[in-house]
Parts: sequence; structure tokens; C-alpha cells
Amino acid sequence: MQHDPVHPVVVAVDGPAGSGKSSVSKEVARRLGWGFLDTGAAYRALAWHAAACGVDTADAASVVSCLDSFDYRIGTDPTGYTVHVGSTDVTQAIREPGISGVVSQVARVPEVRAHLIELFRAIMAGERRGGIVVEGRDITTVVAPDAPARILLTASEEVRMARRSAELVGHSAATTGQQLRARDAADSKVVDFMNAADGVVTVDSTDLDFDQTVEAMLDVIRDAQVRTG
Ligand SMILES: Nc1ncnc2c1ncn2[C@@H]1O[C@H](COP(=O)(O)OP(=O)(O)OP(=O)(O)O)[C@@H](O)[C@H]1O
Ligand SMILES: Nc1ccn([C@@H]2O[C@H](COP(=O)(O)O)[C@@H](O)[C@H]2O)c(=O)n1
Repeated sequence: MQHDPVHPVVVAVDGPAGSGKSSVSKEVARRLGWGFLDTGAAYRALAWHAAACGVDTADAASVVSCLDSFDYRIGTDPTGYTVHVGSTDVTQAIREPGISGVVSQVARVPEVRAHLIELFRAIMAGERRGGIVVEGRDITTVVAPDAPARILLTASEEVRMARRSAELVGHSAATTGQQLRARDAADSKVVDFMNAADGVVTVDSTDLDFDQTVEAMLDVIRDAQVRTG
């Protein structure tokens, strides 16, 4: 797994909502000096764009009609990336519960998935650092099934709910937990991110703190580096 200036090393990470995919992957990328790609941000930004255009996100054909005008930009710097749709910075807006509540409707549309997967592969190929850590739901199985290191990052539902409620001040723990469970249920109908596919290593962070989880992921990457030379 040596640095090839043309093909960055890809680390693929999947997992359910609140498992730590984005925060842990970002820190792993930062420690390696590699890029980081949060693929969920694109589905969220498209949900934001559809809503901004007055489109009903439950109507697949209307969502598809928004793809042509979806001018999406995201950086891969793990120390501070921004998300733009056109000239609007939507980095914060796409994290609002209103977007989390409808993003699965957008993500289940096959044309949307095909469009965004192409975009992710282009971003991965354009990475100029030695590697890129890419996280989402179908990275280990669809977006980058040949990645040398593939990880399913998980944690018990109870722990994931507690971690998510701790960061969402002003929202009840019950509502936050309900939303997380509903999103996983909807997303699971489209891709399987609860079970590790063949060759994918599971990192269960239920009993690990943040730093231990980062180290566990780095161990998997180091093992893959030894395996693939
Ligand atoms: N091992 C851990 N110990 C303690 N807290 C953690 C751990 N891993 C992640 N967290 C915290 O859990 C919260 C959820 O993590 P994060 O947002 O990275 O999850 P996610 O899988 O990307 O979620 P989503 O798919 O909903 O965007 C964050 O506040 C993060 O700091
Ligand atoms: N590879 C992916 C990534 C995300 N999604 C959908 O986007 C939603 C938001 O993702 P977060 O990681 O920011 O929570 C998620 O709930 C999925 O609907 C996806 O389908 N595939």
C-alpha cells in the first residue's frame, strides 16, 4: 500500500448513524496526513437543494429533476472542509434535524445514487495526498469495493443514541433516538451497512472511547499496509 502519486490509497468506512464514521474517519485522515470524504454530506446537500427549490423530497421524479442544477462542492481537508451548493455555504444547514429527517427519501432514488457515486469516485481519484478516508453506507461494497482497507464501524444502538443526543443540545433524547432509528431503518432498505461484507473488518466502538476507536481503525489500516505491501 505504497504512495502512488496517481492513485491515492483508499480507506473505505461504512456504518450506521451515529457510529462515529465522520468524526473518527476525519481524525484518522488527519493523523495520516490524508484526505477525508464525507459522502453523507452530498445526500444531505441534495436534500437541502431540493427543499430550497421547493421540491417534494418524497417524490423521486422531482428529486431527479433537481440533479442538473445541483452544483455541489466539498473539500477533502480533514482539518476543516466546507460544503457548498452553488455559492451557498451549507456546511451547518445540512446537519439540521429537518434535513436528517428527509435525507433517506433522497438517498433511496437509484438515479441519485448513480449520480453521486460517480461524483465520489471523481473526488477520490483527484485526491493529491497519499490516501483518502471515505465514509458512508455503501463505500465498502459499492463505491470502493476494491479498497485495500475496508472497515465497518459500529456501536450498540443505545451508545449511538447517547452520543448523538449529547451533541444535539435542545433536542429531546427520545426524539433524537427515534430519528436515528428511523433513518437506519429506511437506509437499510437500500444498502446493508449493519453486516460486514466479505473482507470487511468490523470495529465495534461500543466499549471504546474516541481515541481508542481512532487507534483501532489505524491498526486495521496498518495491517492492510503490511498485507498489501
Ligand atoms: N468511540 C467514541 N467514543 C465516544 N464518542 C464518540 C466515539 N465515536 C464517535 N463519538 C461521538 O459520537 C458522535 C457521533 O459521531 P459521528 O457524527 O462521527 O457519527 P456518524 O456515524 O458520522 O453519524 P451520522 O451517520 O449520523 O452522520 C460525535 O459526537 C462523536 O464525537
Ligand atoms: N454512502 C452513503 C452515505 C450517506 N447516505 C445517505 O445520506 C444520509 C446522511 O448520511 P450521514 O452519514 O451524514 O448520516 C444517510 O442517512 C443516508 O440516507 C447514503 O445513502 N449512502
